[in-house]
Formats: sequence, C-alpha cells, structure tokens
Amino acid sequence: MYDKPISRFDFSFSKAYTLPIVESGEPVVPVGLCPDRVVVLQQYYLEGIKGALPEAYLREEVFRRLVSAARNLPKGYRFVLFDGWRPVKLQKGLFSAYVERLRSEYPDASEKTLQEMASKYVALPSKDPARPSPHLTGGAVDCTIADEDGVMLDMGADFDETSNRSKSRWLEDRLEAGETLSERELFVLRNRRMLHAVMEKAGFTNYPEEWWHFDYGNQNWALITGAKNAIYGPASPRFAWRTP
Ligand SMILES: C[C@@H](N)C(=O)N[C@H](C)C(=O)O
Ligand SMILES: [Zn+2]
Repeated sequence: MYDKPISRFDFSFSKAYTLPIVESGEPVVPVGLCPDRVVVLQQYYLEGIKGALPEAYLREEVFRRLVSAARNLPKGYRFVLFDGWRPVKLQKGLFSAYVERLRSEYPDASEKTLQEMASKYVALPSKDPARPSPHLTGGAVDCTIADEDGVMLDMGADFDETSNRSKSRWLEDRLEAGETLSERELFVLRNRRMLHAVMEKAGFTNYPEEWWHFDYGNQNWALITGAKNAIYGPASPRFAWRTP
C-alpha cells in the first residue's frame, strides 16, 4: 500500500505561463462545509498575514475532487487545508516577506536575483489573466493529512519550509542514489506517497518543490498533464459587500 514512487517532472513556471487559459467560469466556493473530510486551517490568517481570510475557498470542481480524494484515505483520516484561493494582496504579502528574509541572508544579491530565488517557494504575484499566480485561480491547494486522532502525519519538512527537504521527491532521490533510509524516513516516505497517490488519483498534479502544493485546472496542471489549455484564470469568491 502506498509504495508507488512519486514521479519526477521538470517543472518551470515560465513554461506553465505560456499555456492558454480557456476560463470555465466555475464559481469559487467556501471549503469549510465538509469538515469530516477536509479540515480548514487557514495558516496565513492564523499568522496574521495581510490579505488572508478566515475561510478557505476553491473552485467548486477542485473542492469536489479534494473531498473525493479524502474518501480514498485510510478510515478516519482527513485532509488539512492550509490554503486554497488567495487574493492578490496575500500573494504579494507572502512574496515580499520572503524577499525580505532572503535579503537579510544574501545582502549583496540584486533585487532580480532575490525575486528569482523567492519565486521557487512563492509564485510571483500576478493577476494578469494570461499568467495568474496559481493560488489566485482557486485551482491550487496547500494540504496535508491528519490521522484519526487529528494529528498531522510526519512529512519530514514543515509546511512552507524553504529547504531541500520540502521537495516532493526528497526521499525518492536519496533512495534512488542507494542511501539507506532510517525508520522515520521510511515512514515519511510512505506518508508523502499516500498524499501524492490520493491526490493524483483525484486528478491533481503536484508542484515538485513543495510536497504540500497541488493543482487542478490552472496552468501548472496543464503543463504537467499535457492538457491543451488551462480552465482556470484569476477568479474570486462572490462577496456581496466586499472586494478583497
Ligand atoms: C507559499 C506556498 N505555500 C505556495 O503556495 N507556493 C507556491 C509556489 C505558490 O505560491 O503558488
Ligand atoms: Zn501552494
């Protein structure tokens, strides 16, 4: 069970952003209404990041696919959703916070270099209809799995950890290189494979630098699946009284 290796993909945002988008017009819906399968833990709201909201939102089909993926988890297990749809203000807040962190680590690096480095872990903020940041489309999901006690599985790297350990294939690569993994690492490998397998079965693709980030319907997804176009451009939930 869960012994299929996580596949390799040579991903690049610049390639993904060249793909056409044929917008489906599907609504962006709240996620908190299916807590037996998906627990919402809005990490950026909890951390007080500007633009973050207390509820999570996804395109309707993405939400349905996430719920259907949860049905393939072991009994009592659920998804924990750290983030879904993002307003551009939040994408900008995350990007600039990370650029500032990198600036203090690399004081001599140019602005262009810092932005290139930052975009490995936070997509460039953009609501350009031809190249939107993935989370602005409502088609990107940052998630993990919790067991029947509500404890998150050990994935070997924290959510949003900016290190090599976050690579989805971190342990696959070490195994392929002939390394012997510890008991804990074998457990982590099985947990990552479980997450990957259930998400892939539900039609999601994974961003190879982050074990927690999955896509459906946006340009990242179109690049990895070979679909001729993405179906989600930038979108927003309907807020009658507020524009985020
Ligand atoms: C910030 C992180 N959780 C994430 O979602 N990164 C990807 C690259 C993104 O911003 O789309
Ligand atoms: Zn993400």
